[in-house]
Amino acid sequence: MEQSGGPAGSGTTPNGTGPVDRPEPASASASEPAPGNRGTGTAEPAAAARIAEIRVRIDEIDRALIELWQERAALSREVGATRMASGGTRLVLSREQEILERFRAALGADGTQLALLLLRAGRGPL
Ligand SMILES: O=C(O)C(=O)C[C@]1(C(=O)O)C=C[C@@H](O)C=C1
Repeated sequence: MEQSGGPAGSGTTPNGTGPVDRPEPASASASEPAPGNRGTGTAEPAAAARIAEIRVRIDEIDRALIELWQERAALSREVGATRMASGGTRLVLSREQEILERFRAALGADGTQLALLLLRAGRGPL
């Protein structure tokens, strides 16, 4: 995958002063990290150990997010089905606005995008 931050494989940021941002070497070479550090993006053992530790929590968070995402979508579908079965509308746009505003207030423009995806996961595209 192409990485941002400079020409592929250049090993520097665009102005040449920033941290090295290069993909992992595809095969063994002098610059490859020691086996215990493989995949962390650094050859420095203490940094690699801390990165591995943080990744454990990141993976837990990702699993929780996926589970919550799926639970929310199922609940949203149930609300929609309940409403339509009772002769109501498929959507309630005022409620969607409230949710979009909640996410925007907490997370800014990315929050709005996230809320749009959340809403779509439950009620389908508009
Ligand atoms: O809260 C509702 O009334 C829902 O139907 C759930 C939900 C949502 O996913 O949050 C989905 C569709 C509606 O237009 C508004 C909100």
